[in-house]
Amino acid sequence: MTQSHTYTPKNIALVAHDHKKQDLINWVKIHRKLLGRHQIICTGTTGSLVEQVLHSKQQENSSKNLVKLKSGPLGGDQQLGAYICENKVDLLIFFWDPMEPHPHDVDVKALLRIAVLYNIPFACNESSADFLISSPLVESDYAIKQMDFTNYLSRQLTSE
Ligand SMILES: O=C(CO)COP(=O)(O)O
Repeated sequence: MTQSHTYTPKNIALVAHDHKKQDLINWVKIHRKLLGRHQIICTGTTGSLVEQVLHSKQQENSSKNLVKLKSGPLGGDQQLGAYICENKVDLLIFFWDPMEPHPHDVDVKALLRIAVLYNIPFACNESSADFLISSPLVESDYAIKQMDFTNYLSRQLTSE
């Protein structure tokens, strides 16, 4: 039986660096029932792993809503940042690896900056992700307060 809900399902972004992927997969297994009720957006490789958990045969009732972007180092973090700018992300869970340098570290930094700028709730480790996902706000309608960019957009620029 499909569960009825009175809220709009959230767009939940899930991302993990290679050494953190197993941790994320374990976390997704714990929360798969809830995650199955939402739209999931992932960077490429993370998405293929998450898909195996959320859309396995035992999870036939789960929604098939999973978007896979490009792999992180190939632009996936930037694509996700663009999704945030377009208000297509409600929650970001990003298990990033603090012990390894990555060729796309600047992209990771940019993604996290955009998440802050657009006031997106995000978690970068497992306990924060537990706190975030257990919030009753995940399954209620919650309007993310947007920052007012009016002053910035109407700033005076001098031109010669
Ligand atoms: O590198 C990543 C995030 O910065 C994750 O990308 P993948 O999910 O494609 O491995």
